[in-house]
Amino acid sequence: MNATLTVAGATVEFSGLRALDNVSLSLAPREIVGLIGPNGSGKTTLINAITGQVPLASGSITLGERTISGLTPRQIALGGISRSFQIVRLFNNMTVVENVETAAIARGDSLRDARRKAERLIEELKLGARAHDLAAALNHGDKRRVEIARALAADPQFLLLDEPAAGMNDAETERLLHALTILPAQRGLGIMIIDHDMALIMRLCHRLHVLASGKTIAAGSGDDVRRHPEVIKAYLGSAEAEAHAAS
Ligand SMILES: Nc1ncnc2c1ncn2[C@@H]1O[C@H](COP(=O)(O)OP(=O)(O)OP(=O)(O)O)[C@@H](O)[C@H]1O
Repeated sequence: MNATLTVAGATVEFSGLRALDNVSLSLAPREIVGLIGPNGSGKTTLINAITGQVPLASGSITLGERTISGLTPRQIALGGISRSFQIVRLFNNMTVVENVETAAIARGDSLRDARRKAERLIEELKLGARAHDLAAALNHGDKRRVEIARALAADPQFLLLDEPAAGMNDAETERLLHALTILPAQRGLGIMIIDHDMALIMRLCHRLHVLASGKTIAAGSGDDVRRHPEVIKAYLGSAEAEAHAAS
């Protein structure tokens, strides 16, 4: 399938606070889009809105011709959108293979198919040596990759990653970068990624979308966005931005 994920004029409010304000963006199959912005700018809220965890006050989200805003998180997940969370969520007392297998079973795979799929994903994400270790025994980088394997077990068309490199050392980030780089072509997958590691974002993403105070302030290539005055201002504060512009 070659549907595009489209967010049109999405607005989310939390008791009067406008966490997302009329945000529009699209994500095509095989595309990697970086969602960046200062703390509290609405990035996680946008992922939560796409996956049905928070409702829209206005706007719409569509996957191809199908409107998905208003559906339950489970319906949206079964419809082809998987996510990871800022805090790793694994079953610590299960092995790596069991963690991935349960995600496939939750999607509706038979036990046999789920085991096969889990073994394949674990190999793809270079976790083969840890397949039968308990999740609790893994290092942080491996845990993050198991989480991505779990998200992929649902056979998504789109994968939304919330700070997958948080807390990783350089070697772990490099392995993550390698794993994510090959997924779009291999699986026809579109990826949206939030991360504060700008080096990772710049190397990985085809396009960037920048939020500040819930609004889109810039969108485009890494180079375009990096030079955008609003982006410099949002990240550095206005006084530093003026000094930066003058230098
Ligand atoms: N469930 C909620 N209830 C009330 N306010 C919320 C809720 N979720 C988010 N917010 C508020 O909405 C705003 C946007 O938060 P969000 O977590 O989307 O930002 P973010 O860009 O992902 O931040 P960070 O980079 O720190 O993770 C913040 O002011 C936050 O406090």
